[in-house]
Amino acid sequence: MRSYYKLIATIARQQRLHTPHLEAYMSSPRCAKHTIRPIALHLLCSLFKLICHSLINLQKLHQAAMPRKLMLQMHMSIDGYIAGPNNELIEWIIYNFSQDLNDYLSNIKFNDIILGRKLAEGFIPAWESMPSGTPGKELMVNTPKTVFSTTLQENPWGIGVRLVNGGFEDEVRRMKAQDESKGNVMVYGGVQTVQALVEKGLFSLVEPVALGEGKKLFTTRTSYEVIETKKFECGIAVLHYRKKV
Ligand SMILES: NC(=O)C1=CN([C@@H]2O[C@H](COP(=O)(O)OP(=O)(O)OC[C@H]3O[C@@H](n4cnc5c(N)ncnc54)[C@H](OP(=O)(O)O)[C@@H]3O)[C@@H](O)[C@H]2O)C=CC1
Ligand SMILES: Nc1nc(O)c(N)c(N[C@@H]2O[C@H](COP(=O)(O)O)[C@@H](O)[C@H]2O)n1
Repeated sequence: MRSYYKLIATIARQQRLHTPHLEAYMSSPRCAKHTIRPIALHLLCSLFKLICHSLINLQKLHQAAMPRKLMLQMHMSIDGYIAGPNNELIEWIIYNFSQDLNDYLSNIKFNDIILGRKLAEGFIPAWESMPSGTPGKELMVNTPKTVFSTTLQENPWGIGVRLVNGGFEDEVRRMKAQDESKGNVMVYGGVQTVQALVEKGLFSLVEPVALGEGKKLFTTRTSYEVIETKKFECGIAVLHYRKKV
């Protein structure tokens, strides 16, 4: 039994646990009698301390390793398209955002933007040239951007834009693994970049579900207007559309 005490005392020393009662008991004459109750009590006491210590360490580890979220914001047609067959976008997107939508968007918090090279070529100069006061301009221009490319050798955009030439998956994983205090990472596109991120499983998409293949509800171009949107506790969002006349 004495060896149990020794073991506990050693672990306690390694864990820097303060166990004066254990040490005092070990050198007392009672200890030599090998009584079971005090032994069990001390064993329990020390185990309890060890568990507490481990929980505290685990909590610290968890806090330090909380990753950043990789977010995706794109316009999607109700039949699931994010671009027309010839890359059409502005032709079908509603761009005159109402104040409530601008307010909603400005409440989405992120500290880095990821762009594919092709989108970046339009996105960066377009937002920079917008008149000051345009909703979203400050955010789009001032948020640091990471552009992925395998062809560009030099960064044509300068300060605030980081060109990453290769190592796509590793770099996104590295950004995600940084502490959440660095803020979330927003992806705006384009198609190839987002498809690569989805393929590598870098978005933690839980719901809604992406099927990847299946049957389409809509097979011809039709315009609808939204009548109502409602999100329910179970995670289902109802989008109520009406065919435009
Ligand atoms: N629905 C929406 O909200 C939006 C839709 N879009 C649509 O997206 C389209 C533009 O996107 P797309 O043409 O696909 O181009 P992207 O913007 O995705 O850029 C593609 C380029 O990014 C680089 N790239 C992408 N994936 C990787 C990777 N895994 N590793 C390294 N580099 C990579 C490559 O650059 P390189 O060639 O230099 O190697 C590639 O050619 C347009 O049709 C537009 O309409 C765009 C934005 C928003
Ligand atoms: N966060 C935010 N605030 C605004 O005021 C906005 N107008 C937007 N727009 C969204 O940003 C993405 C890129 O815009 P472009 O496609 O370059 O116009 C897109 O998802 C817009 O909806 N965002």
